[in-house]
Amino acid sequence: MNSEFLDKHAQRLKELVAQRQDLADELLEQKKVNICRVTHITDLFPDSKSIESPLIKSLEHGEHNSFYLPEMSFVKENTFVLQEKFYTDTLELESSLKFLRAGARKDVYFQGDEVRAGIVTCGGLCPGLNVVIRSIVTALWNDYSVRKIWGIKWGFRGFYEDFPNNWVSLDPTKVANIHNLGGTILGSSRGGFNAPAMIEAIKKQGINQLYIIGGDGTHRGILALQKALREEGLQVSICGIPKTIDNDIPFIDRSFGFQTACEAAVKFIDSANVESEAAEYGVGIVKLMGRYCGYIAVASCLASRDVNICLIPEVHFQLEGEEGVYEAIIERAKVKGHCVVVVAEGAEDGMIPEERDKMREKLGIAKDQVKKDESGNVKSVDIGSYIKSDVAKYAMEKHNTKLTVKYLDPMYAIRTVPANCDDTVLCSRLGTVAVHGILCGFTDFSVGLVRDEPVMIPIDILVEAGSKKMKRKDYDWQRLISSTGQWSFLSPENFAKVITQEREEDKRRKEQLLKIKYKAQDQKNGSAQRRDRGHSNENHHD
Ligand SMILES: Nc1ncnc2c1ncn2[C@@H]1O[C@H](COP(=O)(O)OP(=O)(O)O)[C@@H](O)[C@H]1O
Ligand SMILES: O=P(O)(O)OC[C@H]1O[C@](O)(COP(=O)(O)O)[C@@H](O)[C@@H]1O
Ligand SMILES: [Mg+2]
Repeated sequence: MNSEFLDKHAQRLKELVAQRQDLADELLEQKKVNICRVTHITDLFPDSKSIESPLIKSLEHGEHNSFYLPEMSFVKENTFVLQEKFYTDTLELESSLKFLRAGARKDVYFQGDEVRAGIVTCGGLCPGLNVVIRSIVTALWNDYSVRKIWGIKWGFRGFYEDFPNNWVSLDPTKVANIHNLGGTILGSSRGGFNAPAMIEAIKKQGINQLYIIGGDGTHRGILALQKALREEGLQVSICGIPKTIDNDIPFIDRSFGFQTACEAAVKFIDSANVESEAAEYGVGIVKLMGRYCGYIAVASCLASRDVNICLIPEVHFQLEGEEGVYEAIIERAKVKGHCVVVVAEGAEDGMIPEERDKMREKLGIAKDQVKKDESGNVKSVDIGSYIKSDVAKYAMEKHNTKLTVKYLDPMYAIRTVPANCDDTVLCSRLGTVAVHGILCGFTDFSVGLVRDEPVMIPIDILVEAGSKKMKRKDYDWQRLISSTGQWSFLSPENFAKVITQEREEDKRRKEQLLKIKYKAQDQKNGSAQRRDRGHSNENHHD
């Protein structure tokens, strides 16, 4: 290539960059940018004073050699990450939510010796919980010289039950080897949320920073606790670290532990495949977690490539009849000799109403009976074991065919394993940016990766958005049906009915998200975010 061409090209690139900058400045100026503003300690307590980050000091004085933080590693002020991956015009750019980039800042709002930090894990288990705990402890201790760190045992109830025995002191030596363990060294629980009792314990322990690791339920709890703390005027900064193997947390790329859980699930699908291949008219059915959504089921099927039928709560299906799942199982078993089925735990929600009622009647469960756990989550009917016996009966009655059906319910086995490499890296990143966010004065936010960048998402926005659900038109579902070759499992009449229902649900969710966008737009334009004074946004420390 000649140099004239390169010069021209470079010039054009410069112009484009300048145009983009002008556009961004203009949008910021017009406050049209749907910025998800994160509350700052100075919004709540205007007299709060900042100090220089100890990460700068350690660099300048060479005091600490366990980390090295060059100038450009701090996050530049007003750096946002777009939620939408693509946009075609400025309107789309405007309407995309923008999340504040997470990471170390130069201004810090806590002296290490003033900090009293609490860490708690809530809800169901998830691979990587111990890695998150470990990285919060090490970031607090090593980066910010925090020495008072408590782990609160058994979830929300541990704040106040058997007080103060459930508060255990943590330091780097205590967490040094926990990253290789499944579960959580702090234990977890459902239910037990009691804001007044928790606040009493927080006051007694003098806690001013809380790191709460949990899923959708936990985040609703964090929001309630946050409101109660603000009403009392207590200066306690709170951060959530989203956890769930179900991967239904909105906005973020994926929740930690999800990938590990799918990896574990694939091993059970392999077993089902082997069992089904080794029997005449063999059928292997695997039930995977996901009481409200099918992300684990779909991702595991996509990774396995051996699955022929996948059933999830969000995409409707019928079991019986010419177009139904049972005919597909029998046809496949007859033509190819075997069939592998993956069914998400909550797939009852995807059944057409008549078949759902029929199943409940057969299982002796009342039509409207809903069992709930201590947190208020629905306990699913065991649809996997129902299909196991029902399909065998159906095949015999309708086709005089004897299927050999093997049913695997790995349930807890997929979430109790230690985090894999990717999840371990993700967990340590999330734990570290949570600490940077809180130490740099932000509060009432949760951390996650958006477009592979760590961001801070306001808790209220996360809670209002509700849980993420898969849609028929989603890329992953489309990939799944092309990989399994499954058809819609609906008669034309049922298809017409459920499509309307699914579209209405889609519309409702879009409206909900639109409300959030307006809410973000209504917020004042990022005054707290302007307090950051990092200089460059490259290679920031997380
Ligand atoms: N609306 C709510 N308000 C306060 N606390 C809640 C709320 N919903 C759930 N919680 C609490 O959050 C914790 C975890 O919730 P749960 O649904 O079990 O798990 P997850 O956070 O993983 O979804 C439980 O202790 C539960 O009582
Ligand atoms: O039996 P438990 O402990 O209540 O957990 C079962 C549930 O946990 C989940 O993994 C989700 O739990 P979380 O929301 O706590 O992550 C569901 O998919 C599953 O139904
Ligand atoms: Mg949950």
